[in-house]
Amino acid sequence: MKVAVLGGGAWGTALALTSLRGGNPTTFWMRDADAVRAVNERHENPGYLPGIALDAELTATDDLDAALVGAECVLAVAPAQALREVASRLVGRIRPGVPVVICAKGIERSSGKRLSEIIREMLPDNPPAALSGPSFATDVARGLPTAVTVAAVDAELAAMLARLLSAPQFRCYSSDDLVGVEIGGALKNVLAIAAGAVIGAGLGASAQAALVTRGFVELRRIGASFGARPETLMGLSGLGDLVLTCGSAQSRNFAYGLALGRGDSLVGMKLAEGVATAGIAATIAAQRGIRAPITDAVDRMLAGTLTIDRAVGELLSRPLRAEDD
Ligand SMILES: NC(=O)c1ccc[n+]([C@@H]2O[C@H](COP(=O)([O-])OP(=O)(O)OC[C@H]3O[C@@H](n4cnc5c(N)ncnc54)[C@H](O)[C@@H]3O)[C@@H](O)[C@H]2O)c1
Ligand SMILES: O=P(O)(O)OC[C@H](O)CO
Repeated sequence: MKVAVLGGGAWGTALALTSLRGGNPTTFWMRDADAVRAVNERHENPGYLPGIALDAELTATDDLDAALVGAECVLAVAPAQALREVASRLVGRIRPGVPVVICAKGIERSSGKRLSEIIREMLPDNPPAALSGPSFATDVARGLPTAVTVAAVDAELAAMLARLLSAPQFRCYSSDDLVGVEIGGALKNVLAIAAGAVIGAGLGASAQAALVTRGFVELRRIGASFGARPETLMGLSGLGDLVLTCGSAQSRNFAYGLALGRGDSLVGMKLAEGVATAGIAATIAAQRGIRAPITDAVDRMLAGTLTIDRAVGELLSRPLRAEDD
């Protein structure tokens, strides 16, 4: 099956490579003509994957129509807040029935919508799916092994997409819990910022572990309110990705938190999706009466209305309660 990968950043590049390595004819669309030339002529994407030599078979185009010719599966790999714009470009261009696999992780800030809701709204004839799990683009582009989950409401579609997108070093499990896979991926980014801030502020590894564990409780509570299944949140797209991003400065969200905790400048930092998702996640939790103090603290720290010292003070002085309450 022919796969079209839309989005020329780190993750789009890595997924275009895995699709090719999995044996699929693959087109790769990016909007930046200079980056297209760099991929096609020098086999690199210097803006997003500097220093990584790309497979010579990978070619890119900035012509969306050309990328979509014959496409039987589309991977949408722009940032979460840009998904609506990318979907709008597909209206009238993508063939009905072609699945759109969302590879971004986030919740739309302006509407509180899940990304699959945006696809359903903009492209009602194209079934949405989501690919999520522990996967740093640099690792995947280098051919290091990992496993992710591919979800769609239709279990058969999810299984077909998991077979299609698997490659020798890229193992895709399937799931019919689309909501669970989306929410796990979106919320882990907010918690990764919190984990980075804890380390940046010098609070130590014990605090980091306690925060990530209690953050996971919040992720499960918020996930449950969306109808996510607990076992999905315990899987690759929830716990798996949380472990990865809350424990490594290779994560851009963790690195953002690290800088926040250290009091460093945040100007010019790479994309950290949790920055856009924290506020809307905190709002959703508050609207639904869900206790989510870590998510709320991240939101206020990002807004500049709470210092990390005060956040720690607030979290530690909350009323004591049973752990499973
Ligand atoms: N990088 C990773 O390791 C990784 C892994 C898994 C998932 N993701 C997710 O994938 C998504 C994209 O991340 P990334 O790492 O590729 O980001 P990136 O910052 O490396 O690249 C973003 C790309 O999107 C393009 N873009 C931005 N707005 C656009 C628009 N309106 N239309 C078309 N293209 C647009 C940019 O030009 C750039 O090429 C994020 O949601 C991220 O959470 C990233
Ligand atoms: O670098 P981050 O924090 O965007 O994380 C990338 C992926 O989501 C890891 O699975």
